[in-house]
Amino acid sequence: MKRPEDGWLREPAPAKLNLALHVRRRRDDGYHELETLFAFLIEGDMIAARPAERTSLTIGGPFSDGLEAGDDNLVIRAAHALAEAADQELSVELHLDKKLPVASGIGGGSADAAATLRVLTRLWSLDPSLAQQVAPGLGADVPACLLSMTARGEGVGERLNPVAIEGLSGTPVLLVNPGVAVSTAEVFKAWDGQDRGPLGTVWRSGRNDLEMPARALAPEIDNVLRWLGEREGVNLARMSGSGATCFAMFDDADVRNEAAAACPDKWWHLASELR
Ligand SMILES: C[C@@](CO)(OP(=O)(O)O)[C@H](O)COP(=O)(O)OP(=O)(O)OC[C@H]1O[C@@H](n2ccc(N)nc2=O)[C@H](O)[C@@H]1O
Ligand SMILES: Nc1ncnc2c1ncn2[C@@H]1O[C@H](COP(=O)(O)OP(=O)(O)O)[C@@H](O)[C@H]1O
Repeated sequence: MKRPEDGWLREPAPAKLNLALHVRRRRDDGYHELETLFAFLIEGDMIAARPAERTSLTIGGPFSDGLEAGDDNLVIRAAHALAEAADQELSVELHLDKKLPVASGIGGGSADAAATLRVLTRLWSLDPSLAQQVAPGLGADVPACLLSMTARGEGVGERLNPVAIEGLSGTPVLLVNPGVAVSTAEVFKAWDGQDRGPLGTVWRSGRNDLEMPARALAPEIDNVLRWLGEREGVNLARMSGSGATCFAMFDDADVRNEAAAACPDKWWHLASELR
């Protein structure tokens, strides 16, 4: 395989959005059955990999602070899981450029794990089915992130059906996070157990059932959703995943840029578009 001059293979880790997320029921194993529409942004983290004698990880970028590069990091876990599934002694030097806030409902860790699986499938010349095999064990969102295409997800998100929705790709979006990390497990625990119905085929008229419990844990989410909903040109404002990141969709990128420019400094924001 021909490698770039500097020896690093690079792989984007696109941020994930749940355009709608319906929680249906709590299973006996504690996980919750979902119906969701996954979509991805053109922006995200970036993984780089090059051959090495032992597996290691370094982390840079605006959200690297406080994120450990040890064996618990999803990037290292993905590398170990893939080497084990291949039943070979494989190692790699990895670098993560962390541009997405941690534990924020846009799947940063899951996207990093999935990008690691993709880049190592190339670097180690493996059968791509090995990555699909290990993905669910790394997190409920990792199979969707491995695909990184608009898809309906059922089960805990591992039953995936890619869907082509006209006009979605290229949609201008603004992401806003109030700077509070919310734990996915805590948000599911705070869900009230009410099944509010299936997602159906029209995702716009759907909901994010985790908004209510997430807002109870992090009330600043209310302010973010209200602020986004009041911007000119917004056609939808909703929370993603278990929060606290919220997104607004616009028809026009210039109007989206005006909203981005007005975002309060105390909040993180990202102006982007759907892949
Ligand atoms: C809610 C979603 C929606 O896409 O997104 P995020 O908020 O994480 O971005 C995902 O289902 C999250 O997936 P992921 O972040 O991979 O979750 P995991 O690490 O597998 O699970 C963390 C914990 O959340 C709870 N959990 C997670 C998924 C699920 N369907 N039911 C649950 O009850 C479980 O307590 C689990 O131990
Ligand atoms: N590479 C990684 N990036 C982000 N978080 C990671 C990573 N590896 C492990 N984690 C852990 O996974 C948890 C979930 O992170 P993340 O995927 O960013 O959240 P979410 O699933 O809510 O979008 C965090 O609490 C963090 O400690």
